[in-house]
Amino acid sequence: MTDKKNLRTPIVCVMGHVDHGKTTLLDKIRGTAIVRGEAGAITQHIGATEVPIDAIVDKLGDPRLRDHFIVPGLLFIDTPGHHAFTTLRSRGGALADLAIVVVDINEGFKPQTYESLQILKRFKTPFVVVANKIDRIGGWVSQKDLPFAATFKKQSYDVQAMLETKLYEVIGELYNQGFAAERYDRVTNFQKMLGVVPVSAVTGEGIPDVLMVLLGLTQKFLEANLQYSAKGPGVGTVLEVKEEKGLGATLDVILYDGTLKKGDTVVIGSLGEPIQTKVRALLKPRELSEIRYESKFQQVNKVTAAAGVKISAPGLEGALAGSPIRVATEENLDEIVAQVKSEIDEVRIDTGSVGILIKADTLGSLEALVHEFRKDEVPIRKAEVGDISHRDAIEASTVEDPLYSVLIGFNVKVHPDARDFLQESTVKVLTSDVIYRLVEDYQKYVKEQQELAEKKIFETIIRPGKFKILPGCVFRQSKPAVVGVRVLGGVVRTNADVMLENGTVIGKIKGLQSDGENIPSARVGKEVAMAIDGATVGRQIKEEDVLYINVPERHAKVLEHEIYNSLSTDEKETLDIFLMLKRKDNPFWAK
Ligand SMILES: Nc1nc2c(ncn2[C@@H]2O[C@H](COP(=O)(O)OP(=O)(O)OP(=O)(O)O)[C@@H](O)[C@H]2O)c(=O)[nH]1
Repeated sequence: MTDKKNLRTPIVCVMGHVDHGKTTLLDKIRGTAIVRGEAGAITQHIGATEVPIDAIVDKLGDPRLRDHFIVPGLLFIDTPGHHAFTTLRSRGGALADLAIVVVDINEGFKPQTYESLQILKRFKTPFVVVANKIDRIGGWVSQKDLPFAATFKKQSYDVQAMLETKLYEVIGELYNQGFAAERYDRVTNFQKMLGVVPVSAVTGEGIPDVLMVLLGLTQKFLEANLQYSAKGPGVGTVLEVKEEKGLGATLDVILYDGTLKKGDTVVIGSLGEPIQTKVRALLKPRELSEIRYESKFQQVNKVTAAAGVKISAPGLEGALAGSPIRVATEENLDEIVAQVKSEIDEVRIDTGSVGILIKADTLGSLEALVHEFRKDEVPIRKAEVGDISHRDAIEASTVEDPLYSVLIGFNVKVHPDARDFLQESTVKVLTSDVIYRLVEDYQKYVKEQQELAEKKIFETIIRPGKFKILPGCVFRQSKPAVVGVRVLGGVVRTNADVMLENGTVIGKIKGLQSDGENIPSARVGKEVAMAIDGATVGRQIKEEDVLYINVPERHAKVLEHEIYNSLSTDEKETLDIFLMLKRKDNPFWAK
């Protein structure tokens, strides 16, 4: 059996769609534990809440469970959302050991539900699905803060049936997303199946069950991840860089390994060289009973993982949210600095070659974005943390290819001078706070560009002949009709089919004459006599009609080539874009 002392508290993130109840759930988890009194006293961290195992066991109502669980409790990250999840990265993965995905059982899956699932799948993070707001099911009789099983039995048969129906809709959606899932109390093996817990975050029903499933997942999946060394050097992730009155820039940090002490030398990621500084103060939130103090923080001398703490130290401006923080000694300082730098460089991109520009608010979200665009084989010129600056705008505008003259911004602002510049430019700017929406928007943009180019090409190049029957120039009515025409676009040639604008073929060009001479073809601008077989003036065609030449697919290629050489620079450019879009290795073409 594992020595419990060597397992740290697992870190849990709450994810899900807007308004599905993430904040309410977190509040309830906190509130539930506070009410418990001594055994269940929660510890408030910076950016996180720790619920001790005793509080959870007490809620579950069976004290024998206490010896069964191997971790000291659960540490919930206070900021809900997948954004918090991706921000909190540790080297090579997500910092959160576990996650909760909240779904409003009445609304079902929404964009951010899908997004959360994709992120968790990618990071292979164990999670539980909360089917929230069961109290909204018509006729539901609420029982405060009870395990789900206890309240479920008290409902009428109709209500039970309705809940089952809705629950299995959620489970069905999970299957569609590639997750085998089942109501949590029917799951026999959490390694093979995802548990779905019906919950009301408002009344608290089902919350003990959620906590129990999380603890169960810990036992199944995380024993190795949670081994840590209490005496080792502190390793953590910057949750937020915050200005505090009287302290200047401070860092909210989640420590996931080792110990961090006042006076320690720490190395932190920034856009430039890593910051090296000495911890001036470690701050935790004050207990509620101590609000008489002026500051909302109290100082501590050290913290041990897992914990959330605020660090005050000189020179923290420019630290990056989502970047690593590591304790260094005099001996290993250089090594640690190099390590931190390489962690940042792993995510940042600056190739200077053709590709899109990506800006994101944290290192974690940047990493997620880069991953998504790379999956689609979209070339990236630059990927960086920070708002969209004037320099970014200029850089994007230097990319000639419209497909890549694109600025992607995740959770960032556009500086006013950049905005002015962008308004005048052809750079496409896509901003959002949903990663997958940015990828989708970009795909949509690429498609639009392709269609635009294709349309242009079709109109100006591929559809080679467009001509108008000149007034007073009908020389013969039919068999064949002979008319004088002006070529309005491209080329007309003998033996080509003549069609109306809607594509209906009405005849064939039998011959062309210019100054009494037979000619094989005539280019734009020319006025020639044309014999059309199959059409009769007064029936299918009349004076002033604009007609087109139909190009059979097999001729188009030859024609493209032939025409290319006689094109103006503008036309050539359009065609180049078209051909580039059509390239086989263009990942979007096949879609
Ligand atoms: N009836 C009922 N309402 C709930 C429940 N959970 C949340 N709500 C309500 O749903 C609304 C949204 O809840 P939040 O907790 O703010 O949702 P959220 O997911 O944190 O939303 P964002 O932070 O905006 O993403 C609030 O009005 C809550 O009171 C529940 O279990 N039952």
